Amino acid sequence: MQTLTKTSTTADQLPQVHEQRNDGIPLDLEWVKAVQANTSAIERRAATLPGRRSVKKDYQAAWLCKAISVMDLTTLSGDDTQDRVKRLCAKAKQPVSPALLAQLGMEGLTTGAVCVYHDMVETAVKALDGTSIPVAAVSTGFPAGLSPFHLRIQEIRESVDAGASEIDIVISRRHVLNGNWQALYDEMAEMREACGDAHIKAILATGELGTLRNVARASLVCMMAGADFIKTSTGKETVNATLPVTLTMIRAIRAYQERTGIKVGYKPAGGISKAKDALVYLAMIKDELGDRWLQPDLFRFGASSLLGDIERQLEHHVTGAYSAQHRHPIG
Ligand SMILES: O=C[C@H](O)COP(=O)(O)O
Repeated sequence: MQTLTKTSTTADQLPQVHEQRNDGIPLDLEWVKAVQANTSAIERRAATLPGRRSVKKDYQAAWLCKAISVMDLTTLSGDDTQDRVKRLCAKAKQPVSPALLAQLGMEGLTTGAVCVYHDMVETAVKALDGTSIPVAAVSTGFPAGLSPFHLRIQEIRESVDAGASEIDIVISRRHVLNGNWQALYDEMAEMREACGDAHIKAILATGELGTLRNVARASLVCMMAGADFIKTSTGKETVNATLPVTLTMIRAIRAYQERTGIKVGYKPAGGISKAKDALVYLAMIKDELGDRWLQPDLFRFGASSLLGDIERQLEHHVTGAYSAQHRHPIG
């Protein structure tokens, strides 16, 4: 695996690039059925990744700032309130204390987006007014995605009308488990259409798909149907983002790009709460897909508690001391 050295995330150089959207391609069942996943090889490779030193110490702070810049700062709880969402948005605008950012030369750093339930979209949009931080909504009956289909489509439309510019949808796991790729493709294509100009992230809920081969095939079908991003998990499954799943999904992204020329984004989400894990993910993306995928239009972390740990590590980098966890209540 590569060692992370320099990264281009600096306050005045925050990336503004935007990839052309994935308009999708017709469902190619031959291709889907030909996709395999060598589970033991993938697991063996994934197991070697965390043990390696993925980032040189001198560059660690810069890479942690990069992780913040590609983070969908998330709250997805049944007890979410407008006040909690406003505090989350304040944190997205100022993820780390101004003094610390000044010392790191990272003034102006923000998170990549804020991610909330549909009901909280309006509050988040208002709270982020005047910034370029997008609001992502988990729509389509998140997290199970088992509400009537027309209501899931309606929820997407309402989230977009409320100001969400990114929609995280959940797929119907049963279509994957039944091998009904046509149904998955049709569902995904219809959801993308309902998004209009809003970008769509397809949550596969990989912990419920049974096999890595299913993960690879579902990734491909969602890309064929026009997903702008494929995302691992809702954060509510028993097993959420893992390194083997990540390898499987990013290799599907690479295969799709090689065959069609189209770049699709990747969002690992669920259970990523440690700065050192974030660095492993970034190194893996750099290794398998290259630097272009380290920009917020092609990579996001979905995380509700990762920011707190990154903040602590940055503080340690600057002051040599760790602050208490309770000093980082949100994120
Ligand atoms: O989409 C984001 C996930 O729900 C966040 O999961 P987490 O709370 O385990 O970080």
